[in-house]
Amino acid sequence: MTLLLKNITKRFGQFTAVNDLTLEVPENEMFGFLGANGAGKTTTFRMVLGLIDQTEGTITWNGKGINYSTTPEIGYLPEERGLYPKMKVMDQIVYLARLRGMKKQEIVKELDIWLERFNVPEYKHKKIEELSKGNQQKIQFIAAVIHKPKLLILDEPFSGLDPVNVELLKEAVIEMKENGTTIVFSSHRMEHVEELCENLCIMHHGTPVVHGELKTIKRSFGKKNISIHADFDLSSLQEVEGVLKWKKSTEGVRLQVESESIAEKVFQHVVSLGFVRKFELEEPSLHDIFIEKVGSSYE
Ligand SMILES: Nc1ncnc2c1ncn2[C@@H]1O[C@H](COP(=O)(O)OP(=O)(O)OP(=O)(O)O)[C@@H](O)[C@H]1O
Repeated sequence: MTLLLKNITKRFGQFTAVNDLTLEVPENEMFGFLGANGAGKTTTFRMVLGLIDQTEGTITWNGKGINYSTTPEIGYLPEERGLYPKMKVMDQIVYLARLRGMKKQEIVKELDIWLERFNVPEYKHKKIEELSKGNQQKIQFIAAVIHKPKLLILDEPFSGLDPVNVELLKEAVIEMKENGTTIVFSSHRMEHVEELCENLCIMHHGTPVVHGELKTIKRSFGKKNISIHADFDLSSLQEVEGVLKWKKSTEGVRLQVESESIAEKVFQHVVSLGFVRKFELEEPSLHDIFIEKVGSSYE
């Protein structure tokens, strides 16, 4: 049940939105798809779902082509949320889940479980337009997953949700993954991807610039961060060769250094200055990697 994208290119007239993208998302995987605004994420999702055609390349799920409307085992949370404002929550979900091949009785049973889980059972008979934006998003998420898809595509699933609801949604996707669903999601929030994904791809102007296992990507980035807590002036660390970034924190400083050997030099320098309450060498964050690869064009 692998999702395979092979040399995918999408052109809109003269403009290339996706350029020679090759990806493999193994079964039972949560895959992070990142990129600045306009990088080509939604366009790629639409091609994966067969909603638009690629200009070049092939996309297969389990060895076969995908067509969202005729492949019920796929779930999709689109970026532009598509609920009918005047429809009641239950009617909306019943309508959408029937298109995914479910029977009404089963839909209502599952809907009750989801509404309870998302702390909104009272919304079942309310009109969509009466719900807040975040709650509408939870309903749209339910519509994407109620039929227990085998492949789930989530375009910015966490945007617009408060921290409590982000956690509820995260728990739900983790559980689905554990139950065998392959999930691909896009996000601008690096910490979500860091927490949820083993593998990821960062797109930049339609081209994949980073692709692979999160652990390996971090290790091969080379640069490291150091967190130091001390009660004396640490500004002289800026002068140590190989220190790339220096930033004050509440209890000391945070540095980015070129390599682990530079970290040793920093350590020797700092202990010569006085007592250090904390000195910790950290892997770079995905945020650091993203900023370096995608640069100032990221908003
Ligand atoms: N139908 C279309 N016709 C012409 N250009 C398009 C079309 N759809 C998308 N594009 C262009 O393709 C590029 C990629 O858009 P896409 O929506 O895939 O980006 P994205 O990575 O999802 O961005 P965001 O993070 O803002 O949602 C953009 O420059 C966009 O303007």
